[in-house]
Amino acid sequence: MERPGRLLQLSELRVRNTAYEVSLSRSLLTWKKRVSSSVYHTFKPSLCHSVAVSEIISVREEEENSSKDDGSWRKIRERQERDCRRAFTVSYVERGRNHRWRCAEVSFICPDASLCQRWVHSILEQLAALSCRPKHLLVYINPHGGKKQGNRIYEQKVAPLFAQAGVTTQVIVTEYANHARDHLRTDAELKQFDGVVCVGGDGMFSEILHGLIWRMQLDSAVNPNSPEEALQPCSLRIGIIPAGSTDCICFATVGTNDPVTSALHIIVGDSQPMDVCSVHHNDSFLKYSVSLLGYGFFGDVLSDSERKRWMGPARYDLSGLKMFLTHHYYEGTVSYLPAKGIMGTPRDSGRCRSGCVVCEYNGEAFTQKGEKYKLDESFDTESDDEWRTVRGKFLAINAASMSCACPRTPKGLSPAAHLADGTTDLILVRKCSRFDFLRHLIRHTSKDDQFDLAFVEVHRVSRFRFVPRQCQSDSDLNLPEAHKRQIFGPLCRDHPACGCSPHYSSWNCDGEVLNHTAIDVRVHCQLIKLFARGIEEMTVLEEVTSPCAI
Ligand SMILES: CCCCCCCCCCCCC/C=C/[C@@H](O)[C@H](COP(=O)(O)O)NC(C)=O
Ligand SMILES: Nc1ncnc2c1ncn2[C@@H]1O[C@H](COP(=O)(O)OP(=O)(O)O)[C@@H](O)[C@H]1O
Ligand SMILES: [Ca+2]
Repeated sequence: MERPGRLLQLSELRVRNTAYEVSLSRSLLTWKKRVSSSVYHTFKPSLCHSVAVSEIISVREEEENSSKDDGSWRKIRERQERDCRRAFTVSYVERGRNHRWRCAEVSFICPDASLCQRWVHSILEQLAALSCRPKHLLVYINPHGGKKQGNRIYEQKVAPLFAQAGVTTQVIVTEYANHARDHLRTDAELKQFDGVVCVGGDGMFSEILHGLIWRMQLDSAVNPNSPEEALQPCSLRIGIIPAGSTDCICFATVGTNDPVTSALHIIVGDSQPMDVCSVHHNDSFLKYSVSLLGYGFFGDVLSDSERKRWMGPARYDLSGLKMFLTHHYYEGTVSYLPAKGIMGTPRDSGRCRSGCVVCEYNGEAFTQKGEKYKLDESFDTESDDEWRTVRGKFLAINAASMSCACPRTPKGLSPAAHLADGTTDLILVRKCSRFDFLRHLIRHTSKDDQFDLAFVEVHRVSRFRFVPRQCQSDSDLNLPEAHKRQIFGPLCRDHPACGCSPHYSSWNCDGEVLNHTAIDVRVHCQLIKLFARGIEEMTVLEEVTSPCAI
């Protein structure tokens, strides 16, 4: 944490009826209880509190009560009003359990009105100097996500905090799927905003992601179709207010799915860079992904659950059970380019946390690689002999660009994956017995290593391709709709007893079904930024929150 530095204000003020020595520096607001006894040369820790200026939400002078009462009550009221006028209240971030943040308040009573105003002015001046804080936000609400609480969550829990912090908004409640994506792509006047807020689940986040990245490429004349093209990073940060079913992107970047915590991360102007995978098919762009690209098990769970949307988040449990029992495997070829010159492996015990050094190191390595590539056209980062190929029958092929931690699996699909290291963890689960697959699945929820099984392999990669077996000759699966329905849907439902597997699964791309199975995926290091800071370690927690040690 920054050292307190030069004091901007130092006064003796009261908190309720107790005298405190209150000080303000550029980085800290501190209040210490006055202890007159000569025994204490220092303040007892429990009597000293401090809050980082960067975590102050707002400061306000207490409002006067315009009372029309008279008689004996009048005097009392006048006295109260005088006190009020001399008090100011600071709202700040308070850390709770499990990474939850709350807005706490403390009121300081000043001996005179001018001192009170000086304090308020000084704090406001420090807050205004925090250039990372957003002032004007574009908010999209999906009213149908998760348990259909998007509107209520925003109005009751988030809007009042934004108003209190002086953050203004333009709110759009979406009327149909892809409304937010299309609005961002073409209509939104992005220049006036400091960020975009998404109220919904992973699917809704995906809309915002697509709208913003697409717009950015159009504005900077980059061809988004070619996987070889380096994409233009997005300048606007994205905030996620969780109101969906899985909310894995919020959980993995904040540590909890809680609307108030997310709103506070937005207000304080946090910034978390994030990798984005672009998914292509034969040189045409399909989709972007930041969390999970899953073929086989997770693809099937998603496509099955789409028909059960009416059930809300529970649809995933039912479809999960059904797909586990169905036990389909799929044949195909996976080729991948192992990530080179990076720090970290998918089997590390270390985790991606706030201020992650692995992300910082790899982020810089990728930036330098990009520049080197530009300077020297012949610089070959991806020569053919570096590609590796795995052929076989798979129950699941998952690419996790981040841990994909969510309440269903708090450690995630790839616990050691990083948010911003320019790589994705490619997890191959080969055909095995139902019992073994269950062992693998259950390990997602326990301390045991889900990769430590003979039929599972995991590789940290910067690119990968998949081709299902049936179309390996022409490496194309752009089938007419009727044909596709025949392949994807009814095959085995029509022959429940035949025991055969359908030839194709579909890809689950951050909770959206992809309509191609043969894909080419490239990771773009730190292409976007979120209003988040990664999951905080407990040690950071102890340092930042009061009480303070002197
Ligand atoms: C028997 C024990 C089983 C434990 C299995 C653990 C698997 C946990 C599944 C985690 C999935 C994390 C990846 C997140 C995917 C989301 O993008 C997607 C869509 O989420 P949304 O509905 O938009 O919030 N959700 C699913 C389940 O595919
Ligand atoms: N107004 C709307 N009506 C119907 N669907 C919408 C609307 N707005 C967004 N969507 C779509 O709803 C889907 C699911 O939204 P999401 O917020 O991720 O909830 P969930 O987590 O429950 O899937 C997304 O694919 C999104 O494109
Ligand atoms: Ca990553």
